[in-house]
Amino acid sequence: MKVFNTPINECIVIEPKVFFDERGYFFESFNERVFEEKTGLNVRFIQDNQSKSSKGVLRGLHYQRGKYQQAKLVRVLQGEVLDVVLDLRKDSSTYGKHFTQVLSDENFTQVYIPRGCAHGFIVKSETAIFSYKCDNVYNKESEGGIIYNDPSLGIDWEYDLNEVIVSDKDKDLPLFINALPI
Ligand SMILES: Cc1cn([C@H]2C[C@H](O)[C@@H](COP(=O)(O)OP(=O)(O)O[C@H]3O[C@@H](C)C(=O)[C@@H](O)[C@H]3O)O2)c(=O)[nH]c1=O
Repeated sequence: MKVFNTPINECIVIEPKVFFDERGYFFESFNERVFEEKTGLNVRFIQDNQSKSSKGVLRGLHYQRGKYQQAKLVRVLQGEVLDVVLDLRKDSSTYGKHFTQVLSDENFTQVYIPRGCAHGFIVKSETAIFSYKCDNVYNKESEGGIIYNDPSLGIDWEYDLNEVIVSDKDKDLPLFINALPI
C-alpha cells in the first residue's frame, strides 16, 4: 500500500497493493494495522456505506457537524467517479481549498477524508458503486452541505453541469460563504 499527501492537510490518497493472477485479483481494501503504520493516523471506522449511482449523478458536497463530524475512507467498487474534498477547517492552512481525484474499479485508489472536510463525487461511467468507511455514525440533524456549483469554489467537475443529476436536498444547499460551521 502506498500513501500520498494531497493539497489538503491530512487528506491522503491511498493506493493498495493489488495481486493479479489468472483468476483475477486480490487486495486488502482495509487493514487497520497497515493503515495506521503507513498514514500515522489512529482512526476507528465504525460504519460502512455503499451507494449506486447512474452516469451524471452528483452527490455532495456533504459533511456532518459538531460531535457527529466524520472522517471517511472512500473508494469505488464499480465504475469511475471524480471525487472532491473541500477543507472547511478554519484553523487549517488549506481552508477553502479543494482537491479532486479519479476513483475507479481500475485504479483501486482510495481517499482518506479528515473530519472537517466536505465531500462529493460525480459519476463518469454508466453506473458507479461507491463505498466508504466512516469514523462516526450518521446523524441527520448534524448534516451540513455546500452547493456543488458555487462559483467561489471553482470546482472543475469535468462534466457538463447542465446535465448533472442532483437530489432535491443537494439543489438547495447554501453557498460556501453561508455554510453551517463544522
Ligand atoms: C449518509 C446516510 C444516509 N442515510 C439515509 C438518509 C436518506 O434517507 C438516504 C439517502 O441519503 P443521502 O441523500 O444523504 O445520500 P448521499 O447523497 O449519498 O449522501 C452521502 O453523500 C456522500 C457524498 C458523502 O460524503 C456521504 O457522507 C453522504 O453524505 O439514506 C442513512 O440512513 N445513513 C447514512 O449514513
